[in-house]
Amino acid sequence: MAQSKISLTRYLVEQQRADGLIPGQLRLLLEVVARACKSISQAVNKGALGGVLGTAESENVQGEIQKKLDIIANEVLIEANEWGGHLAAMASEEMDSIYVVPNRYPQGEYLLLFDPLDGSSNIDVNVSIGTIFSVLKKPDDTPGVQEGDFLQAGSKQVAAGYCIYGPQTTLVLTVGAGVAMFTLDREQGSFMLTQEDIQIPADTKEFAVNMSNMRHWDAPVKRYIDECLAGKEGPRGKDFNMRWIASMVADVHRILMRGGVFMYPWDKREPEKAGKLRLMYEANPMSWLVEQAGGAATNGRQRIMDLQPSKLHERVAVVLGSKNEVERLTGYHDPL
Ligand SMILES: O=P(O)(O)OC[C@H]1O[C@](O)(COP(=O)(O)O)[C@@H](O)[C@@H]1O
Ligand SMILES: [Mg+2]
Ligand SMILES: [Mg+2]
Repeated sequence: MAQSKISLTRYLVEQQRADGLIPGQLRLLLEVVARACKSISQAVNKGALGGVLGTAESENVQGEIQKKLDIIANEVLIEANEWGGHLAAMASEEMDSIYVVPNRYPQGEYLLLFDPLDGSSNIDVNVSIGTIFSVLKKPDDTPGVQEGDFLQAGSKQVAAGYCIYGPQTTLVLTVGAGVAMFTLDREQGSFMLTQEDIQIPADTKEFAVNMSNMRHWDAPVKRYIDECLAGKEGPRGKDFNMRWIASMVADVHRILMRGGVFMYPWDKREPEKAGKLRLMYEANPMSWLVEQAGGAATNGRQRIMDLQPSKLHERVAVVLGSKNEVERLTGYHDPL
């Protein structure tokens, strides 16, 4: 655990200087995202006092009823980022199509994708929620910005992270050189480095899945969970614990802190959908963080970050976390 007082700004400047890992524009972009998260954190903290709880009278492109905080968080991220000069466009769970930076502002070379508020069903019950983000570089061969510019595999990300609004507000980030964690010091108003080089243990005795969907799962997922549930007497020879927070951000944060395997597999409820979670602004950034921490992330058959997206709001099955468990469950599926 890092004890020295290193702010996110200093950390990013050092990363930029050390080996040119972060170009200046990307550093500024990440600072703006962090500032936006700070302001979302304040709104979350006010809760009922700030009038931010409850449902808005609208649906997003995925047909989900939006919460007031989904909309507030989306607006905060757009307003904070649109004028800074580092972005060409943004995409969000809460917007049907991409948001191109208006031409009254300087244009940058990056594309920012986000799930402004992850775990919306937990907002009104005071359980941890978060913001997930992913940064890509705009391909330079095309004039202007099109949705197609966003359709890049997760392996092309140049930065990814999340901010969790829980008992502490914590920002977790990768730029491709390990995973670092920053905790918001509310008195100073700054994110301070609290852990570097986070590592997920390769083995675990904890899984996270919504068990109420068990009857809808495919055979390999059912087999894996049945074997975990069989405990010491079963083929795994050990007892497993289960956690399901229903905020991906909080479940992944736990896995980064102490290991575990998280899954939201394909199921028979809506067979035409590959899964529930969204590839570009949920699965890809979380997969990169997990891989950077020594874990693995697949859709049951393929590495998530190798998948070529075909649309902005594409869904995907997700298995991520402790490497040996992800490999075991992936191995239970027939290869493609
Ligand atoms: O309610 P379920 O089906 O268990 O789904 C929970 C999952 O849905 C999500 O809430 C989806 O995120 P949003 O709140 O951003 O739509 C994940 O964070 C979480 O893992
Ligand atoms: Mg989400
Ligand atoms: Mg969301």
